[in-house]
Amino acid sequence: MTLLTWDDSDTAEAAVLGRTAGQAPVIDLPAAQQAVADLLVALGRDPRSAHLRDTPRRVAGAYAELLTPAPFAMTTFPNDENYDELVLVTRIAFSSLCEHHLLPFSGVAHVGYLPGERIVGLSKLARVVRHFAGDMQVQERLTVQIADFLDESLRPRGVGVILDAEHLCMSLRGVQAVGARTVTSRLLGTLRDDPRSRQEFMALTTAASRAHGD
Ligand SMILES: Nc1nc2c(ncn2[C@@H]2O[C@H](COP(=O)(O)OP(=O)(O)OP(=O)(O)O)[C@@H](O)[C@H]2O)c(=O)[nH]1
Ligand SMILES: [Zn+2]
Repeated sequence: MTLLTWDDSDTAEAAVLGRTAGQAPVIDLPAAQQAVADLLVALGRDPRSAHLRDTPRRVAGAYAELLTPAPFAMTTFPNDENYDELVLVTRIAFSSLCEHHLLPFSGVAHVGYLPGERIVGLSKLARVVRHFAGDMQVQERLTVQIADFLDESLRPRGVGVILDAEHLCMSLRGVQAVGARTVTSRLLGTLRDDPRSRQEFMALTTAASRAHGD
């Protein structure tokens, strides 16, 4: 479904993360609009009324937008200074769609890595989060996809990803656990295996969360 490409050569500076027409889920906008109109009817509403006339178009368009992340280049640079400590971007805001109820779950991501031969443009860490969030997801898969993509494209010594999110399907409806947060993580390489690195990553992400009352 998602195309992940990068150039492994020493001179590579950018890898493109996007979706090809052949692999992306096909979004049939007219069919989606009709389905929303049918849903309105099934919910006892009149989609021809002045208030709801444009709702099928809007809803179909909104889903298409939420499920079509923009491609971007995964720009990397040589790590000429051999920077070997943690690079960590905390509190990257994201929203995704829970695949069970098609309701949003949203929160923050903490993404870090221990550089190897290359470092990555910092904004790209947030773009990777946004990219994989632009799909129907469960939080566990989203966490793994972000970490594994960084591991494969950057070949760092370690990767750490923590997602902390609220699921509207759990707070607005159903169990109505308002304010409940779901925390998922994936640690790879040295960040998983070396206790000092792991503890530093956990301490810094916890501090970032506490500072903002997450
Ligand atoms: N593991 C996981 N579960 C999720 C995620 N998002 C939503 N869910 C859960 O998916 C489950 C779907 O369970 P079902 O029993 O089929 O659905 P339901 O009858 O609407 O369940 P309730 O939400 O308990 O009312 C629920 O427990 C949701 O909380 C996610 O990202 N990861
Ligand atoms: Zn859900």
